[in-house]
Amino acid sequence: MESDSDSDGSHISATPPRDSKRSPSPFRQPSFQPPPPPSALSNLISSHKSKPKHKLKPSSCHSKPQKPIAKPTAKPPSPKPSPPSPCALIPNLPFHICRPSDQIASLPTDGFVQPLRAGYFSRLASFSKIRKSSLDFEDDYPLPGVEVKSESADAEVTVKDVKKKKIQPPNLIGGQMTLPPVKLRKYGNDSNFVRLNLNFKKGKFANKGKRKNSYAANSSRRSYRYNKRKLNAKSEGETESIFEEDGLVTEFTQRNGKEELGRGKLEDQSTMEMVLAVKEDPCDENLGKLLKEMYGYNSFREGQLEAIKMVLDKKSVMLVLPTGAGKSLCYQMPAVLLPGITLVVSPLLALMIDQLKQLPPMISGGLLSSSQTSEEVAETLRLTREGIIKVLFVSPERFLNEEFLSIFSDSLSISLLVVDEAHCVSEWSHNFRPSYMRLRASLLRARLNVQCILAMTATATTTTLDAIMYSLEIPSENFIQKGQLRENLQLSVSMSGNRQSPPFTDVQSIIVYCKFQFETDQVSKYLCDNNISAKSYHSGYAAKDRRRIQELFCSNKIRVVVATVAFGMGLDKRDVGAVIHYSLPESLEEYVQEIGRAGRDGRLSYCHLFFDDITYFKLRSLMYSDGIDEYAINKFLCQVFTSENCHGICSLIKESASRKFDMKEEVMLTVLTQLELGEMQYLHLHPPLNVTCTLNFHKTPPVLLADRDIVVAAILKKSETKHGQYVFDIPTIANYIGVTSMDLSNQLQNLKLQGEVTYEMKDPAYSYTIVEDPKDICSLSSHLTKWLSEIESCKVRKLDAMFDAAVFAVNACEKVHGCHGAQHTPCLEKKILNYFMENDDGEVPNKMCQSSRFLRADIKVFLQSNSQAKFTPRAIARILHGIASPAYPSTTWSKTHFWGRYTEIDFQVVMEAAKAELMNFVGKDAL
Ligand SMILES: Nc1ncnc2c1ncn2[C@@H]1O[C@H](COP(=O)(O)OP(=O)(O)OP(=O)(O)O)[C@@H](O)[C@H]1O
Repeated sequence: MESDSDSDGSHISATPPRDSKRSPSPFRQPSFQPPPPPSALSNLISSHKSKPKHKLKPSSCHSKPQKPIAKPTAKPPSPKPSPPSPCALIPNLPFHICRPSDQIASLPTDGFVQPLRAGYFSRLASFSKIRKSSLDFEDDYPLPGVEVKSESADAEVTVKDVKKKKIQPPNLIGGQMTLPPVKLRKYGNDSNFVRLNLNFKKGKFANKGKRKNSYAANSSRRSYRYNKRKLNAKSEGETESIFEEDGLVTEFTQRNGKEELGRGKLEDQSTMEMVLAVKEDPCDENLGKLLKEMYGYNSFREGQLEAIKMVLDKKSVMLVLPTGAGKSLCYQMPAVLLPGITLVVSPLLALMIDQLKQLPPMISGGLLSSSQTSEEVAETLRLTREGIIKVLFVSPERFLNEEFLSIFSDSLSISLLVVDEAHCVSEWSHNFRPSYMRLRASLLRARLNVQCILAMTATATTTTLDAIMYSLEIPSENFIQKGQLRENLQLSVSMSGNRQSPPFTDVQSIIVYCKFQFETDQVSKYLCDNNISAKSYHSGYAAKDRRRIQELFCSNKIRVVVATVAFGMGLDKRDVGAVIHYSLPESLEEYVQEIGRAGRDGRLSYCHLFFDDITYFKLRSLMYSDGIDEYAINKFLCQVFTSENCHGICSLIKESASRKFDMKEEVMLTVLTQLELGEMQYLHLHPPLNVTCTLNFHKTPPVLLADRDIVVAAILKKSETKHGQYVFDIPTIANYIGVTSMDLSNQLQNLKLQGEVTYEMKDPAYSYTIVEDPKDICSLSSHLTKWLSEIESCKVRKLDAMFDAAVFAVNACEKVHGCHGAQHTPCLEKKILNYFMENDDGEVPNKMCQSSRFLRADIKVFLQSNSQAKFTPRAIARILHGIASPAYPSTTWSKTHFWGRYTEIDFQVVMEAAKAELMNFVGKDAL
């Protein structure tokens, strides 16, 4: 299948050879913008003169020791010379972030924060103006201005003004401009004894003292049962993080059962009384009192009270609130008031952990994850069954697990099912998760008797919302939406290399989002080399390392996290002052989610977006990496429905099937899930399993053992022997003796415990039973292909809409919307709101070239020089777009001269050209 790409005939191609670093296009226009060099960021994020308390590992950060944070002075420091850029493309970039005093002095007298929008930003003006007008506006942000007596005096006035006028200063760190901490209720005792022990550090909790994690602060008074096996295996110093790559250790307190829970609650008499009062009369006043009692907050935020009341009224709700607007509270409060458990479905383990940490002390919570050991899962299920866990976090995949589903009954009912990040339900969202299809209301009702669903998201278009509400059967009158953007975010955009951006102020905590993992490493190294404490973060790191980086960031031990999209969901660090997009996000939804990490404390925060054509083309190519041809789907379906093991449990080994059908594993799962949950149920998916078992007998001779054990008898009959080992596949044996794969695994485990056998499992596979054979595989293939291709087009349109918004901000908005310099808050906001309001099936302008006169000739040469390999038009288009696929891996194909050569031409156009050339090459009949 694969060819030796070293002899791909590059030397006779129609276009000149590529530059080793960048693929020049025969039609590349001079206006194309390259991605920003890391130097853009060091200009943006000027070095603090601070020494990070935490010593960074030299491997990922080469920063020199830094000096302590300098107190702001009225005098601006003299500008530092720009650090040398490792990439000479653009010597300097847009703006720099300086300390507040620098900002004050470096701001142009008209202030770069111009009146940007009615209400909020429109009232922003220079500090002097605010002072002259005696802070007329209740909700103004004071903007440091030019009338500065001394730094501390100025800061003092600001804080006083803030206190007096209940206004919040911009998100500036380095001066004394932080708000006084919110006074929070202290909990004398902790009834919430079912706890996840997070960040356990030599008997103390890292976040001790923080209200949010007050259970952790109280933890030293509690008795914890630790996972002895894990802790014993570690030295003391190694126990600081209990998050393991392959096993999250869930720690619960040792108090036993309901008796204790009751006692805990009764000790907090006033809370109990308040809960009873709300149960009796859930009026606004009572709910407000409970809010104060539970959280210390004086009032509900927009949308919260409405949502809580509906939920208490057993009405399913679709809740759309901006990031950081307080959606979690809308299920937390009902959880203490409703009789049964609150089940929260979350897409990511990291998100679950963060949400669990954020539960108020009076709510006992737990989570189930595939990375837990079976003992941990059993313990959590026990605590749930006993009613000790009140809020349980699970992933949507958990709904495949029969054991989990079976714990819910009349005596253990689910009062509320929360679908967090509900956009994942819809294939038209930016983040479709096939397993979320399992959350269809009819299924939830039938299997779990769920009566009330709360679906929450911050980012969904009208089309996506319709799909969610349809799927979860949420009536249109139960739709609550309060904006999709917070008002304290100042948005700016510049093309990479454009130096017109305004100066940024000095911001302590910054997230830089990159698209690719290697970029995060490059950028963070560059920042470290320039004395800016930074760490990269991406899914390539082990879970415990990722958790550690997040902790360092949250405790301000590092200033910048340079991350891929993997970072930030559920992150509730309130004082992130800036989010910088080093490269273009894939959709406006992703952009809004990511900028939503900034300014969660309500203070003015900055979001700058760099964009460039090359990244856009690259991302656009990647949008086509999941696509699949009808004939490949057809072949796949044939295998699914006509495999040898079709009567009973069937399995499909992920890796080999992926290569065989040139389909990514996620795409196979999407198709299988659709076959289960689509209009017609063709199959029933089981949890994935390792399908191939290699077994050794140790004690009793196998033949004797077979006499008293039917599993062993079946193994002897149905397995191959290789070097004295018995190799078999689990479904074959399970089907043969008529048990489930799970039963068989348990039986093998028993034999192992008795010392009779040892075994190894390999080959992860999808596992399913067939419910109904499709009558017409061809029409089913055609239907599925159309569905997948619509999903693909939707993703492409989303990227185009993101790019279009950025281009518009830079090129067209100035006169129309009055944006200023690189500040684009009003026009971007308008673009975003329109995007979320409209159906996302319209045409979106794009920057793709229509074709190239070299294209057909190049494909011809490519085919001639790889005549020994088999191609489909899609496979050729992928190679020309530089996209790897299971059957055409980049390790082999990126060596070809044609790899990624035509990213600027629409993928479909390249595919059509490839089809035409293939027909010429192999003859029409062969296609
Ligand atoms: N009524 C309120 N008054 C003051 N602060 C609140 C209120 N409600 C919630 N908060 C705080 O707002 C912060 C953000 O809340 P939360 O994490 O629930 O946001 P979210 O909407 O789920 O955000 P995201 O979508 O980004 O996850 C939390 O620190 C929370 O304690």
